[in-house]
Amino acid sequence: MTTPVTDALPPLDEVLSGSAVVSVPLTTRFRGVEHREAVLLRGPAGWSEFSPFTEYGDAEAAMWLAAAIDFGWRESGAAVLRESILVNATLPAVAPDRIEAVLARFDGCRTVKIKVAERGQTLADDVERVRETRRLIGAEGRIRLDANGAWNLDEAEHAVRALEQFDLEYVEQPCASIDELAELRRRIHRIDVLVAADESVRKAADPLAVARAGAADILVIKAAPLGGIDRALTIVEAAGLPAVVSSALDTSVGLAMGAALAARLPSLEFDCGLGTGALLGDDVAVPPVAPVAGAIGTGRVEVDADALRRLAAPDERAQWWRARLERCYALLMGDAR
Ligand SMILES: O=C(O)CCC(=O)c1ccccc1C(=O)O
Ligand SMILES: [Mg+2]
Repeated sequence: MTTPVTDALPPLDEVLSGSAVVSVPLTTRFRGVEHREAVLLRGPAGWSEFSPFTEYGDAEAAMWLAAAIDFGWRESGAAVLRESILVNATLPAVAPDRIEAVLARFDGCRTVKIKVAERGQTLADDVERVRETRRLIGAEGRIRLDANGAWNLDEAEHAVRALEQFDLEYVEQPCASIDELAELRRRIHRIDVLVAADESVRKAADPLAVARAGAADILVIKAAPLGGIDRALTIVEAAGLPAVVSSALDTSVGLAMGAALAARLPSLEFDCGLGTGALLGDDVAVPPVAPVAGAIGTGRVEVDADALRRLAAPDERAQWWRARLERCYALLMGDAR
């Protein structure tokens, strides 16, 4: 599959002019970090965001740059089909006594995605977290789980059997590999729990392999790692599976890219993981992209100059991000040749 935009990259100095590196505090520790760093880019189509996780190598991060340039420098040709997107609350692997306070940040969300299989915790911790969430949201609420591939096959089967009593919408990336996901689906097909693939889409050399292998019921789709909105739309269409658009814990600018993708999906059956603005302790846009009555809008956002000053990353981090962006840009230029 080819990467769009590489045949028409804007010059590097244009990409960097007007850019800002920010460090946004999180209210709740997530993926082991307390601040989310991002480069905001100002393109002719609007604000965009480049924020691959810091541990990613340049080849993987280059896809995020392709997506960022795509969103900032051109408008998707696909039709906008909806003006607001229902989103889920995202619950980090917190202790039961903190769940209520985290969920209170997600105004009106009827669906909760619960992080499970956290390193250093046990299945008993997951059971208590899911039990308390179900108690708080009541029978009408929807619960999905995300294990980020941390269970092996037997652990996943055991965990799904222990947790299905709480009525699960689906379990996201229960195991790391496509083969394990396929085998888990066979093992649990009698209990009505669906399997969603996330890392098996966004970190795979071939994002369609998981669908082809029949290893998932649902695809979790993130615009940035998949190289942008149009490429993500192509992947969903080719996969022929229901899709859930999700964030990478982006700022409001990255969330707006996710919302722009969700707005263009021909079919959207599940609430999207784009409510994570509620986990940020501050944001770059006024108003921020955060759930109101369980939904977010799908338009572009304006970045606030005061917020850019307030959230400016330390010099050394800003230099690190600009150097990384330049290396990724060089990779994309190489691809185009
Ligand atoms: O889908 C959501 O509810 C929010 C996004 C999310 O969980 C996430 C955020 C950052 C990195 C990885 C993930 C993930 O889905 O695994
Ligand atoms: Mg996930």
